[in-house]
Amino acid sequence: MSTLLSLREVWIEYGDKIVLERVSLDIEAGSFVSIIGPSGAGKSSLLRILLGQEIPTRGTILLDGVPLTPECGPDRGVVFQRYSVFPHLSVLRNAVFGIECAKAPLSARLFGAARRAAMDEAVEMLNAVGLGDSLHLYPAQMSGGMQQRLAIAQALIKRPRILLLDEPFGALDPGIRADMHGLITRLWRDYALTIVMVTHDIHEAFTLGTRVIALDKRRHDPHAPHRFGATAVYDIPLRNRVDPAAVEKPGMAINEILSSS
Ligand SMILES: Nc1ncnc2c1ncn2[C@@H]1O[C@H](COP(=O)(O)OP(=O)(O)OP(=O)(O)O)[C@@H](O)[C@H]1O
Repeated sequence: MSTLLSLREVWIEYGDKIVLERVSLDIEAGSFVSIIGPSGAGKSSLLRILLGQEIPTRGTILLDGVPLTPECGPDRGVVFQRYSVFPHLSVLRNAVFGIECAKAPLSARLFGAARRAAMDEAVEMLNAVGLGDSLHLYPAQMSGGMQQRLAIAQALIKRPRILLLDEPFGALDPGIRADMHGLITRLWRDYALTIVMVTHDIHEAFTLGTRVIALDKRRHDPHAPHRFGATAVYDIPLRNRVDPAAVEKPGMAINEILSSS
């Protein structure tokens, strides 16, 4: 596999608060990287710089060996924990809107054959996430899991190579979460995606990921908690990835997971 994203000595600082320090990582094309770490370790900040929403204070991020552009390009899609769908648009219109924004950035409207092609594309993607029977529902009429399926469809409709997931299943019930694990695994394979997912759920991290990276501080100054930032303290490649549908042991202890990976 080839390196798709490279982080070189990346630092993120907000004022005098150092959030991340010296993060150097190579992320291979086609990998599924789970990012774990304590609250405040900088996991979401890391995703924001990969998305291009923020630029690192120091260091470089390369995409295909070229410095990342400081805006969110079509090669990257993102799904957040809270549903980011438009409440006043139907499922189909939500998905079509994503294509319209990509293809007609000024007016966000397509007409004629271009609109029909966008509709076909949207229906195909909505079928892929299991919303083919819900095209005309509005978000308020859907469950949390369905709304997250729509958010995933919106992110994938621009056919990104990289999908960034920020606790995408954190607000869902365990049963729905298991369904979503199956869905994201299938989409990762079918669309040849590279996925970077932040999660607080260690079981999810090890079940879905081909690699788990733990962010935490190596150094602490009790008198100045923001003096040192977090970095990648563990970087665990997982050769034997588990089929999410086959996993029935939520809440496994980390040492059990580590010894079984
Ligand atoms: N724009 C900002 N300005 C100042 N501080 C910020 C900003 N964004 C994030 N921070 C701080 O950076 C630190 C890391 O935040 P971040 O959200 O990346 O952590 P996290 O690991 O994702 O946390 P959680 O697991 O609780 O979501 C926190 O202390 C947060 O308050």
